[in-house]
Amino acid sequence: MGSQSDWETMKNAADTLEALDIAYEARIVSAHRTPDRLASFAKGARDEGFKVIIAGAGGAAHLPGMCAAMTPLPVFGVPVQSKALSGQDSLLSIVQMPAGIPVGTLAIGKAGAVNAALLAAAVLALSDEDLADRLDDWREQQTVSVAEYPVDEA
Ligand SMILES: Nc1c(C(=O)O)ncn1[C@@H]1O[C@H](COP(=O)(O)O)[C@@H](O)[C@H]1O
Repeated sequence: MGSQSDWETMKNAADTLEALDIAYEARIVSAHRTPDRLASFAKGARDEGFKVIIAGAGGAAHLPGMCAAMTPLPVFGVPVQSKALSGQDSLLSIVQMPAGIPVGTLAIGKAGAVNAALLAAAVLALSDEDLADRLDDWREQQTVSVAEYPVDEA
């Protein structure tokens, strides 16, 4: 993620990966503020053993695209909700990549962070049957947790 301030949002991705028992690392890397850290992370990620990168950033969110430019790994971008423009800026700066360097862009905020983790899980599950089973279980639990009828909330 681009900043410590993104962690509140991106922790939802981390929690979802943990629920699926997927190993991950959470790092603060910024295309703007720590460009050398970004270059060394993104260029070395595949050799370090990473399989998928989830990049969350807000505002002028160049991190996911710059990360994708420097690694062949799949990159999923999470637009973090910004104060000034409610995340519209984050979304548009992540989603409109030029043809040739893709970033799989998720929804703004918490839902995007959770779904980035689930999408990463689905990619990893293509070559991991145990994970595919865990993902099936996760979805089943989600389904049974949805009540059919609403209740009055206090
Ligand atoms: N969009 C980027 C990048 C980047 O794209 O490299 N680096 C930091 N940021 C974003 O700046 C916002 C405000 O950061 P601060 O709260 O640290 O001022 C964060 O949402 C971060 O993702």
